[in-house]
Amino acid sequence: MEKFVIDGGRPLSGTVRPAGNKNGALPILAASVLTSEDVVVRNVPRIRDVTSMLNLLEGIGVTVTWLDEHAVRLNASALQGAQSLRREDAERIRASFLLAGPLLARFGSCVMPPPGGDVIGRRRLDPHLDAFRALGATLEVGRDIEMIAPPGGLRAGEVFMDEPSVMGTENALLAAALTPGTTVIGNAACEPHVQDLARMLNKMGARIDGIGSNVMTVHGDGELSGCDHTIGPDHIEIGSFMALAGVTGGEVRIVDVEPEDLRMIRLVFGRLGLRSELDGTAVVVPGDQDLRTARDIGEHKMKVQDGPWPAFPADLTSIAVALATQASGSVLIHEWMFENRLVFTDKLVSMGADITLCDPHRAIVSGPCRLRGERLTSPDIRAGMALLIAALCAEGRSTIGNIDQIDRGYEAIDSRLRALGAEIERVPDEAVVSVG
Ligand SMILES: CC(=O)N[C@H]1[C@@H](OP(=O)(O)OP(=O)(O)OC[C@H]2O[C@@H](n3ccc(=O)[nH]c3=O)[C@H](O)[C@@H]2O)O[C@H](CO)[C@@H](O)[C@@H]1O
Ligand SMILES: C=C(OP(=O)(O)O)C(=O)O
Repeated sequence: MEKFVIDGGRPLSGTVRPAGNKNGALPILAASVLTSEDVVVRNVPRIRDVTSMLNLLEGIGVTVTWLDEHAVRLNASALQGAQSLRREDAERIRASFLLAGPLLARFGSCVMPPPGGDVIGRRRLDPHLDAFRALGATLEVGRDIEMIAPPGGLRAGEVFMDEPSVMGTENALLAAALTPGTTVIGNAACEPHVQDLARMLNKMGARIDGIGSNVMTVHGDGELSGCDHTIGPDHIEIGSFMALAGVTGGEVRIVDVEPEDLRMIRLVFGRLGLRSELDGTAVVVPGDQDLRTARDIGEHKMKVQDGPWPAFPADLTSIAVALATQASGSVLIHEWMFENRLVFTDKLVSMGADITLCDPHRAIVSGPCRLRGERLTSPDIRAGMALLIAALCAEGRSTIGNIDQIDRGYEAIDSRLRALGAEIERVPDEAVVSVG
């Protein structure tokens, strides 16, 4: 086990390039199971969740070859018949369940152990299972979930999600792409990573219309080919770097972004007083910001509320809380998707933040507050990043334990932050070091 030791209070400045999207990489790697040809994936983030997904793929017989630091070739030609995943691998990540769609479509059956992932509240699988049923599968739900396609394979049809589930939509796309005929997915999620997966499936020979909307029509093909695909930049990581720049007061230039993916993030952060400018495919956060939360018309308190795309992403609500602690004024943060995501705010309070947790979904953050260094542990990936942001703007030394959670989704975050001027070291837990 390792921890971060951080000496805060220094402005971060410089240029940083975002990694490939974590939540895009996982379904894109899973899509390799749909074909016996080579699939090359580029801009793969070197994060723990990707390692877990690759272990799962190797566990069922996919050959994985690294071509360079961020490019991997996958070949699933050796896979045969019904597949079961190794339980300990599946329980490591939520995205293990993304293998259900490809395995069911290609082999006609699979046995899926319950997936893992962040413990941020109840996480339903119902939309995934409803989609498989709509394509003709029968399911046996016990400790594991056993799925069987009808004789002759899945049947194209109409899938209507009871909520726009991100991974549910991805599983439906993955299954429908290898199912001959036309499948319409209604009330679909359309996050940038869902769009990226759909574009990759088009390269493999499916024809998906409606990418970026909440109705996608999939013209599936019984045989898909290999492809070469580059994962898009991680807008959640970009938002995290933007907040980091804002609270520490330095100028940070984030290059190779997809400006369209940042519209809502820039709008909401802008209402928290964080100015940013687009310069081609770079987003620049100028130094020395005067962070001030806006008021709604009528002098009402501003609210930040997450939602399915293109609303503000749920995965940035913890980061928005950290940013708001440094803005003058007060804001209501409403994270309505997950019950436990805001529970970590007590750790920010212990650092000196003024946060009232109204209920598990809503927190009122008032600022600006001087934060002080504290001993912290990271309960989940985004809370971990929020604590890191707070520690980097706090006075004095902080330690953050359980950093495996941060490593799940942020590639080499300590060395990239050091390159921006942060005083941060990764040390074995319980070691005492001198930083800076
Ligand atoms: C590997 C991966 O891609 N994980 C992401 C994915 O998880 P995941 O695909 O598991 O999340 P879902 O979109 O299925 O749902 C998230 C939660 O919100 C609830 N919900 C969702 C939509 C809705 O309209 N109503 C509603 O109540 C669901 O019941 C669930 O509890 O999407 C989440 C929501 O963007 C992100 O936080 C996760 O980082
Ligand atoms: C909740 C997240 O991840 P996962 O769905 O993989 O647990 C996240 O990326 O913030």
